[in-house]
Amino acid sequence: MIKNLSQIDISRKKILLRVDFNSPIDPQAGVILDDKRFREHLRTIQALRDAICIIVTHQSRPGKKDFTSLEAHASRLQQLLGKPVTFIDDIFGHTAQDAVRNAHPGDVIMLENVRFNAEENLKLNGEESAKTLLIRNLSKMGDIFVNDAFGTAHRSQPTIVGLPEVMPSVAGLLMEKEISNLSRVFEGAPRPVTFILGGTKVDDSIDVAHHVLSNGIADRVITIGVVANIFLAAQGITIGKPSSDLITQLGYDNQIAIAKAILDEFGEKVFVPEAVAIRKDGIRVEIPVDQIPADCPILDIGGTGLKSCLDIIKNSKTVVLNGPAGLFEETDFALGTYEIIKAAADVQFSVVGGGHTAAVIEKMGYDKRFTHISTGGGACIEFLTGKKLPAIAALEKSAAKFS
Ligand SMILES: Nc1ncnc2c1ncn2[C@@H]1O[C@H](COP(=O)(O)OP(=O)(O)O)[C@@H](O)[C@H]1O
Ligand SMILES: O=C(OP(=O)(O)O)[C@H](O)COP(=O)(O)O
Repeated sequence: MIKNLSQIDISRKKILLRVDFNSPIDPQAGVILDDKRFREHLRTIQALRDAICIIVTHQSRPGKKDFTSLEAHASRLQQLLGKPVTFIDDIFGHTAQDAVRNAHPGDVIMLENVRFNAEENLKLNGEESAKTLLIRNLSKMGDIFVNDAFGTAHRSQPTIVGLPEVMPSVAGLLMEKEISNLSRVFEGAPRPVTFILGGTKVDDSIDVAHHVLSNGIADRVITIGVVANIFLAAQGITIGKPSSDLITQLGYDNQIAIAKAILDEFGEKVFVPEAVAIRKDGIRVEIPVDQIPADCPILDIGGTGLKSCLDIIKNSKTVVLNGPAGLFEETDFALGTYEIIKAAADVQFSVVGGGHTAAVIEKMGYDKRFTHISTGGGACIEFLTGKKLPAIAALEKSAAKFS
């Protein structure tokens, strides 16, 4: 069992708070383009108002264009929180240590991008992480570790698994909410339960499909997006060269045989569209799947395929939606994604994962109509495959160790 904030006394303590503020940004202008993750972490930061709150977080990864300092993140947080947030351009050196030493309860400090420290980018287990300079120094700066970074919960990296190894640690309010809503999908969700798997992360989606069908968690799995193209290919349908090339380019050729095995085992429980929308002579054309031309890309679910898919969703009491139905960035191919979102929003218990899917829902103004929109992309989908996430395992171990 992991511990939560209500089980510890945080008053006047120094709290190391790991959040995931990794967000779409314009690195040149230093502008954060989407602050959903900031808004989702606010409750935890506010709950720490009687403590010294030392925020540890990251932006992007080494080598990427948006791997930047966190100055803009600190000012966005300050704006949303309505109180000062002190940005420290240091992680555990003298400047950071002095800032913490001079802080008072109620103060919020944000340390520099923790991935600027090379050790944070290593994949290490808890014991190995505990030996890093990063964890040995960072852990001395706080009394308690609070992990609220659900979006990074699938990474076995030092701040995620090393801090709980050496410090009494609890889950923050967002981490707790994510775990509780996503766990409900596995146990106690109203039936029928339908998983709608789309987008481009084919290997993860296929893992999820297998897990939820073989454990009786889902009654139906609907495939859309590139995931559907894999299942169409697995049915022996000619999906055309552009869509086959995309599968090869993404490195998913080997997934076709795995999809075939799932179809053989679970048959009708797996919904594969019977019609798609392709781009032909520059425009959207809807077509049955046995008539896909060799030179046109499949870019959305279409016609009768969409109708059958919406019928299944309307008859469900739980839906889990992860990944869009097509190239929604182009108006011509956004129909399937938009219609599926509208239908899913009316289902009694509705859970969404995936950054693109969440962003479309927010843009449509539908976010309040879903039960839970996860802040995790990779973390959410990995949770749904039934694996124990490293962050959760580390919090459990810490709870047992420091009880
Ligand atoms: N049939 C398709 N062909 C090409 N791209 C697609 C198709 N279906 C979906 N996509 C693309 O998938 C991307 C999102 O996939 P993914 O990253 O897996 O979603 P999420 O972030 O919601 O998990 C979008 O950019 C969308 O254009
Ligand atoms: O945004 C994140 O993951 P996501 O893009 O899968 O949601 C997390 O911050 C983890 O980042 P990473 O995939 O660079 O380890």
